[in-house]
Amino acid sequence: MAMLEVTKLGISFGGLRAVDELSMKIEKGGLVGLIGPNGAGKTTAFNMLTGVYRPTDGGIRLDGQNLVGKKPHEICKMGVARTFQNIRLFPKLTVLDNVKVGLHNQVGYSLIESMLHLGSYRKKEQEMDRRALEILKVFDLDREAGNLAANLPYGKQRKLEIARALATDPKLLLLDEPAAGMNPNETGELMDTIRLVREKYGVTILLIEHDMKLVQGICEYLYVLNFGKLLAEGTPKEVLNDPAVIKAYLGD
Ligand SMILES: Nc1ncnc2c1ncn2[C@@H]1O[C@H](COP(=O)(O)OP(=O)(O)OP(=O)(O)O)[C@@H](O)[C@H]1O
Repeated sequence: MAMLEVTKLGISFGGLRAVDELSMKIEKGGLVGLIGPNGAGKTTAFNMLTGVYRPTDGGIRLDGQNLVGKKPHEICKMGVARTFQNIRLFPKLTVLDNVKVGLHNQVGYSLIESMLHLGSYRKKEQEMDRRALEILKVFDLDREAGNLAANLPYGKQRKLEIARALATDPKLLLLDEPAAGMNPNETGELMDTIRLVREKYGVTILLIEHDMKLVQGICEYLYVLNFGKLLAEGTPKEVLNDPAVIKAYLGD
């Protein structure tokens, strides 16, 4: 059974069919790309996978469990985490606290414990600090732990977003244009980090990306959307040499 199974997924906004009959299968530990021209429906697909939009039709299963109709926080608890096209960190929190926000999904404590600063609260706080630092290390951000997120350079903010998503301990990590706005050096580093994250945490990754160097460099399999429909799928080599895909990107 595939880790993620999307079957004939579709959504309409009024008269616009933003995604239509999208089917995808991703095996556990896979690193897969969702690509396509602007407005093809990629982010809308992510919004359906995370419960932000309810599909008009079709199915989504994670490890056999139905996700359609579930709320975003329920889907997060079931093991799906995401990052966004535009950075959405807590700029006035430290780098460490941004990751701890993600950890609260698992290691939370009760209001009473935190108000009374009970021993159990302090223990859990220490445990969260330790785990947050461990994650930051993977992203080479541990030395920035005490800095405000807002003061990090752009490339590091993007990495921190992935670190925060990872802190929720996902089975499936959805990355929406992780390399957007990065220079080639930062993109190269990001590629290494994404590979490392997959290896170290065994997480399954689906990413939207326009940077073909990144897509070719790290994805094993690609799905191509065009006008909401699946135009092609296959290995990066197959897909990026497909005349229909080239035409969709370059136009007639
Ligand atoms: N809430 C909404 N209401 C109406 N139309 C929407 C809504 N969300 C998305 N759309 C439309 O759905 C289509 C697909 O948009 P989407 O953002 O998913 O594309 P995309 O492939 O992620 O594009 P890009 O690569 O530019 O980010 C677009 O025509 C968009 O205007």
